[in-house]
Amino acid sequence: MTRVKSAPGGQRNWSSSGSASGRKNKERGDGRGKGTRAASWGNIKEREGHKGRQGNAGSTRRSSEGVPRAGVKRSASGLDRRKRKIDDDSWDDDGGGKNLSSSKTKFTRKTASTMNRRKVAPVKGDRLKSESLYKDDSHAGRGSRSKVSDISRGLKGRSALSKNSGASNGKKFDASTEFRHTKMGGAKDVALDEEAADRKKSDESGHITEEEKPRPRLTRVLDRSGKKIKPAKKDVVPDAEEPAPPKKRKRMKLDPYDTSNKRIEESPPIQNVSNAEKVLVKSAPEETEETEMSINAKFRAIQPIPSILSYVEDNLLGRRRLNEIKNAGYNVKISAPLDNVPFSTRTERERIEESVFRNKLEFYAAAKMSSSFPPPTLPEIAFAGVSNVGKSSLLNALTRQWGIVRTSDKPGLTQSINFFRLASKLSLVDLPGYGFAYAKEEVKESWQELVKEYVSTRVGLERVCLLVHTKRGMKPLDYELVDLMERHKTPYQIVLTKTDLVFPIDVARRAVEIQESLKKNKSVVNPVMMVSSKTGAGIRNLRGVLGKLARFIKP
Ligand SMILES: Nc1nc2c(ncn2[C@@H]2O[C@H](COP(=O)(O)OP(=O)(O)OP(=O)(O)O)[C@@H](O)[C@H]2O)c(=O)[nH]1
Ligand SMILES: [Mg+2]
Repeated sequence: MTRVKSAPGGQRNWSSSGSASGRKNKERGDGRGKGTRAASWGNIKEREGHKGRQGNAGSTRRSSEGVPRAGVKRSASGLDRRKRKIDDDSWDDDGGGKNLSSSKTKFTRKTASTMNRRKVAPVKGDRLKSESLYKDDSHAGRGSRSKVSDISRGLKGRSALSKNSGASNGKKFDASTEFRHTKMGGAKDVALDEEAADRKKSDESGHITEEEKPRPRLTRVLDRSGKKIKPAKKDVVPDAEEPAPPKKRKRMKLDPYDTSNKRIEESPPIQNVSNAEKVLVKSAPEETEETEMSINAKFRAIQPIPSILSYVEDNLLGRRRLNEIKNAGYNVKISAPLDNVPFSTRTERERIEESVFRNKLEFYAAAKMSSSFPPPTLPEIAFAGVSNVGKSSLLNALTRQWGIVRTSDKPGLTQSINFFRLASKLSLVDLPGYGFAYAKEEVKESWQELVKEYVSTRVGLERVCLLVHTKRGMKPLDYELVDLMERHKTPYQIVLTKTDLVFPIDVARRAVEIQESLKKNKSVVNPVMMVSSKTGAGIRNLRGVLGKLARFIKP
């Protein structure tokens, strides 16, 4: 019965705080219990008073070491079991929950139960025997604290103190543990048997065993420690290798024109069929690249004619720095600054021709089919070319009337033939583009057909300005249109656009290249014109060329 009673008491102790311990003593209504509690509080006071010297654990330890034998004797010679238990309580309350690690708590708990059982032993010799067992037990890492409580019975206040105080208390406790270790022998098996028996009894009685009760506490301690450990995840798996940080891939900058590139040679050897297939798949686009490279290499091999090169330089065609344009005397603050000539060396006739483009640009007709074409009353100049080449922009640049003709960076904006007039002198026709555009295939084909019909049948068509992107050159569809115009003897002139996107030398190269490719054509009008609607380079010259087509004499 005594054992059964001691178990719940132990439970309460383990799960309770210091105040709970006090409550338990009250319940007992035991004078001794009260006295012990008073001593315990007194010890707390003492602890508070000793806060400053908590670090002096060593000396405290020694003083307690001097006592044990006497303490043991006293304990063995009949100290009340309950008093002993209270001593244990004073250990357990704080030490278990606050200062001790989970393992220590467990040890203490087990010892308490074991000790209580032992205390019941009626024979004196037995008691001594049981004490030696504790020693062994504690040596095995079990029941050590209850041993200490026996030993330090005379110093139980200090035992409580060592448990209740802060960080240094932990130190003290450790020291006492050391002390136990020196005393203990090896009756571990006996203690274990007793524990097992005890556990069985508790299970049978349907009570929560002493070992089961503290589990939440253990978990809590673990949780708390878990929180602390949380950031250092590698502590959980100390042996696991740290994942290597992702290596930064070194990106090689390849010159697309450098045919001597050895990367292909450095590719890994073919190991199996699937790999070979992969290599083959990879090599396919490289071949295409190589073809393109050879086209570019061919282009770079073009030697520009000096006259064209000097024309490019004089008109500041090609990509230029703002300072260069500034130093040449142009006002860079206005749009298309190169079209705003600071001084004029033109003749009177040239100025009159150019002045045609000073007239107001008026939209007067749009056609999506040949039957919708307006009557040919004015000389017409049409602007043809692939989508997005800059046809509509050029119209605006020539007239310096920005916004009359709609433009967009999205290919396929102009979808019908739009007719504009400059007074009664000239008609400018904006054609829909061909090639890539954001439109359905059949729609694009219809545009192309319309353009073909216009350039081949339109009466009064004085010239078709075939606009070519300076960077990209002429496309097959351009050549197709050229052939058509050749067949119908429609005069056409090549106009290189967006010259500001390439180097001056490449502007000259492109002009030479196209001139060469069309030199056998009869309807082509030379020279190749070069413009930039953005910077205004070459616009004035184009005006001069096209202005000659205007009607100056009233019909
Ligand atoms: N850098 C530069 N951009 C230009 C030049 N001319 C036109 N652009 C731009 O090129 C884009 C297309 O211009 P558009 O005039 O609409 O071309 P488009 O040939 O009429 O196009 P579609 O009507 O779709 O056939 C626009 O974003 C223009 O701003 C130029 O000389 N230099
Ligand atoms: Mg357009």
